[in-house]
Amino acid sequence: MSEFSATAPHVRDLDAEDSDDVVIRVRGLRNAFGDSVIHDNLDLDVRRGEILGVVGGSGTGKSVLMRSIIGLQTPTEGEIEVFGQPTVGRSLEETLNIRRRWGVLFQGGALFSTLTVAENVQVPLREFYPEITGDLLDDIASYKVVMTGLPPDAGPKYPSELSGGMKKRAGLARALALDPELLFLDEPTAGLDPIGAARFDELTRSLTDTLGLTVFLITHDLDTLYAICDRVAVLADKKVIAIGTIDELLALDHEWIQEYFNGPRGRTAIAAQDKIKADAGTLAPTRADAVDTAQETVGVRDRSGGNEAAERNGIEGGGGTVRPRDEEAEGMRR
Ligand SMILES: Nc1ncnc2c1ncn2[C@@H]1O[C@H](COP(=O)(O)OP(=O)(O)OP(=O)(O)O)[C@@H](O)[C@H]1O
Repeated sequence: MSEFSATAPHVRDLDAEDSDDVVIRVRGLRNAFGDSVIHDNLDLDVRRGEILGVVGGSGTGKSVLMRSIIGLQTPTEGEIEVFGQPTVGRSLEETLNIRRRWGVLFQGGALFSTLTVAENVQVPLREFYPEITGDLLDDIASYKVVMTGLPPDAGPKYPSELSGGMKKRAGLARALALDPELLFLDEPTAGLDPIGAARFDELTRSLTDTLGLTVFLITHDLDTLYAICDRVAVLADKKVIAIGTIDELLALDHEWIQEYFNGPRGRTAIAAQDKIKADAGTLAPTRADAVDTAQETVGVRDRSGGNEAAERNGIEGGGGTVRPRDEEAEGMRR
């Protein structure tokens, strides 16, 4: 298989995108830490209403890209527009009207450990809408908690009292606090067991469709990519080397893309999805069975791609402890 050159065309021509349909536009992005260049001349468009999966090897800069878009990382060069407005070089105050239109679920949830779930959900409400107080604040928080599938009695609980899956949902409830149009999810299923991951995927898809969201979703989870992503952007060589549907990406003659989507784990994910479609039942209870069946089919037992990343980030599955990055939790206040 031939090497994919850095100048290989994207699946779609970015300049042909209709600007009204583009929620995030990144052009010529460069990020460097000292001598270490993470992104160089990176371009990306995220279309309105899509779930865009963002994949790439470990350390290719997926999280740094997300942090650049949401203003937690100042790029060395390049332009970023969100909702048609430039964000690079503008103060937090200047971007207030943009920031209140998005929500972020950081890796591990990044919940404030000293606040209850309901209080965590109220953090962005208090920041952006200080006029909302009392019962209304409580009612909105309760509604968001239930919306993400948590039981109503989860509101008064502290993060340490929640399972891994519940923490993700609590983080999602906070990300949805401001009724965002745009949602950033950084490895939302990392550390979850297959059933929990499938349920979270199903929740993401149904909220996206119901609320008309646009979703920027970083993941290592092939099942998530196949199950809910409309398109996938591939990060390599410091840029987005390709973007398109999985079928479109599979048509590309690129070693990493072929190995990633068409390797044993990719085929496992395809087989799992095929079984789900064949069962035509509910997604959540069947996916784990399907994964097992598919793994036996292709002789693979390990689907730990996401979990390796989770372990590096201090996330444990099930009832384990999630230790948010303080900076990211603090980012919720900005
Ligand atoms: N604040 C920082 N200072 C220095 N280097 C950083 C900083 N943030 C990220 N990096 C480096 O940038 C690179 C990309 O990091 P990033 O977290 O974006 O990778 P990633 O693609 O999300 O990886 P993973 O899939 O493992 O989560 C890594 O080499 C990381 O060490």
